[in-house]
Amino acid sequence: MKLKKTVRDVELNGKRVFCRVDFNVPMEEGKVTDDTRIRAALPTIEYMTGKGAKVILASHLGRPKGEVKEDMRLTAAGEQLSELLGKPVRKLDASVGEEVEQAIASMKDGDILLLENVRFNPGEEKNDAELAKQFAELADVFVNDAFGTAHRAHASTAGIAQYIPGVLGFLLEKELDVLGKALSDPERPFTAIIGGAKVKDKIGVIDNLLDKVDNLLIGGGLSYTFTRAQGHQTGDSLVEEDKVELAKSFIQKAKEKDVNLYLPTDAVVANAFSVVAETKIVSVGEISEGWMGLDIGPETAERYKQVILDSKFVIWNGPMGVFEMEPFANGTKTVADAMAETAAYTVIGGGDSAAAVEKFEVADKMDHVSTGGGASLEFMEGKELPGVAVLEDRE
Ligand SMILES: Nc1ncnc2c1ncn2[C@@H]1O[C@H](COP(=O)(O)OP(=O)(O)O)[C@@H](O)[C@H]1O
Ligand SMILES: O=C(OP(=O)(O)O)[C@H](O)COP(=O)(O)O
Repeated sequence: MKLKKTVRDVELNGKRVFCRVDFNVPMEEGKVTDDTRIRAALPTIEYMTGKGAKVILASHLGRPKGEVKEDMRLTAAGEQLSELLGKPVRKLDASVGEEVEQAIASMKDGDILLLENVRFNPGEEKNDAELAKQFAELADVFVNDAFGTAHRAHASTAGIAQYIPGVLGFLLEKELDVLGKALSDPERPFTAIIGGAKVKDKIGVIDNLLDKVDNLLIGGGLSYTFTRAQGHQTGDSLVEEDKVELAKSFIQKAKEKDVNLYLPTDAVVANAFSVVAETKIVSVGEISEGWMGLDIGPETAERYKQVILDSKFVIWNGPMGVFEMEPFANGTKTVADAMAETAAYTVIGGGDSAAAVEKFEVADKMDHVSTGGGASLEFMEGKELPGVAVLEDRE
């Protein structure tokens, strides 16, 4: 892969910089519950303001699908940023248009402005050329520091670089460096743990992982598509019906490749997606109608713990259950504690997984907490991420 220019390589004094960050942070009742991703963007922001740039920050939050969603505004993220920086950050209610142009025209060198959620624009996820051009017209330089979104070819992550020069921010540079080094020759046994709820996004990555790892542990919402592939019923659990065949093929591929594929053998099930739901522990073959699996069971958690302790390199993406709710947190906590205890080199990827290790107070015991989940998985596949590919090459 070619080396890319960074924010160090461009003139910033007096320049307007469109800086794509990933402030897609976990939120509850309008408050940021984990600010890891905001803190991770600070070095680039502070460097640019220190050099006299006018810093225009852009991010998405959630998946509003091209519409304005009140609960997906970036207002709280902006307030959190302002507090962390100890200086004001002006937050706008749009990301393109007259209000934005006027606000930028009145910026002074060293000022910071945060645009509204870019995914409120229907063109963002389509990488619409018109929207990309509108973003580009706001600035002189594009700095991409959104590692968590670098696997998306969207208007604010990739399209914009067609019109103004794009360079790496420090966070993106560091993520590529650390993950690249760690993955170039991982010590073995090499274990990947995949969970979470973005089943459609993550299931494809498993194909590639099966060519690389010694052990693959599956948990979280993702696991029930596999449970179905094993021929079991799954009640009301999260299942991607059209991926069941794919999951079957992965079970087969793991056998052929001699990869130890670990699937849950028991689950914590609930009669509602609620902290006050009735719960019980059942074997995976016994999830009946009216019940949904919301965590791996204790037997599965113990098995996964042993594999982690016996590994030399572990990458973990996606919680084992709905860890935000106490009754379904045990699986994720057991895995987090095992990750803290193991002598293996440990990498955590993903917004919610990073939030989980923070919650269980083991983040500082990990070798690398990546701000990207899907992005780190796609990077592991050896693909050049679209948000990186568009940036200027070093001479
Ligand atoms: N069994 C499950 N059913 C529904 N949601 C789940 C289940 N297990 C985990 N989750 C949810 O998955 C979310 C995280 O998924 P994802 O975004 O894929 O992870 P990450 O952000 O770490 O990449 C968490 O909010 C968690 O509550
Ligand atoms: O949270 C993110 O990804 P992750 O859950 O894989 O870490 C990124 O902000 C990307 O979000 P997206 O998966 O809606 O494009």
